[in-house]
Amino acid sequence: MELEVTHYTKIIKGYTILEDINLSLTSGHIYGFSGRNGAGKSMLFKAITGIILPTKGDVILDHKSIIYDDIDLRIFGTLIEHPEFYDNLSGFDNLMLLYRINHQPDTILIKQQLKKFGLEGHEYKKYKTYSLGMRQRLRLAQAMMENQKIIVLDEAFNGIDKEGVQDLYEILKEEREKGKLILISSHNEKDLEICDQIFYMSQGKLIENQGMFI
Ligand SMILES: Nc1ncnc2c1ncn2[C@@H]1O[C@H](COP(=O)(O)OP(=O)(O)OP(=O)(O)O)[C@@H](O)[C@H]1O
Repeated sequence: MELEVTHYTKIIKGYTILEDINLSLTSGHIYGFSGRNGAGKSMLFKAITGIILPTKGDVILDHKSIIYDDIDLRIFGTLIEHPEFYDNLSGFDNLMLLYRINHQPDTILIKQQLKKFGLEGHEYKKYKTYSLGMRQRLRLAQAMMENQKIIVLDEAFNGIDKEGVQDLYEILKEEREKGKLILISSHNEKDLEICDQIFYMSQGKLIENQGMFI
């Protein structure tokens, strides 16, 4: 798949939040986006996944506009900002509830997903008892549980411990092998060492494009 962002500009109340962004991304790669707080990373991810609409420009997926053409946006597995879960339900029940929106219930898959993201032994504990890192692991598990072709993870590593970061790298490498198109952001460049290409954002602009494909 090819995902192209063309001259994407977003102006909110007179402020230019994204300025003339141009990107060309292909499946089978991991792309990293770095930049300081407020640089526009979350907004760019919202733009790419069709959550916000442009003031100008477009997002094209395999020659079709995700804004103006009829595209099923469930192609994106997303973790953007802090999607929340039901406090009084377990991690397992929260995932199952969301999974059932589009699929037949699949207990084995949900259990496997929780294990993959390091939540084995905590599946049936209420979400409100989860630590910060466990909450983030559940968000990541949810973002990737439907085998989506494009994975978009904003501040993917928030609250995750060292081992968790390594586990997440392995999961993302596997997804890349499967031909997924993966976008991750972090304000910490070190987190992005796994990426094939890193983009830097500043004040709504893509200011630098460093790193080569491996
Ligand atoms: N709903 C909104 N209305 C107006 N401005 C907004 C809105 N949401 C975000 N912004 C502004 O857009 C800019 C980019 O915000 P964004 O959340 O994309 O930054 P970020 O790079 O993800 O930062 P962080 O690392 O802190 O999450 C900021 O200046 C922010 O104040």
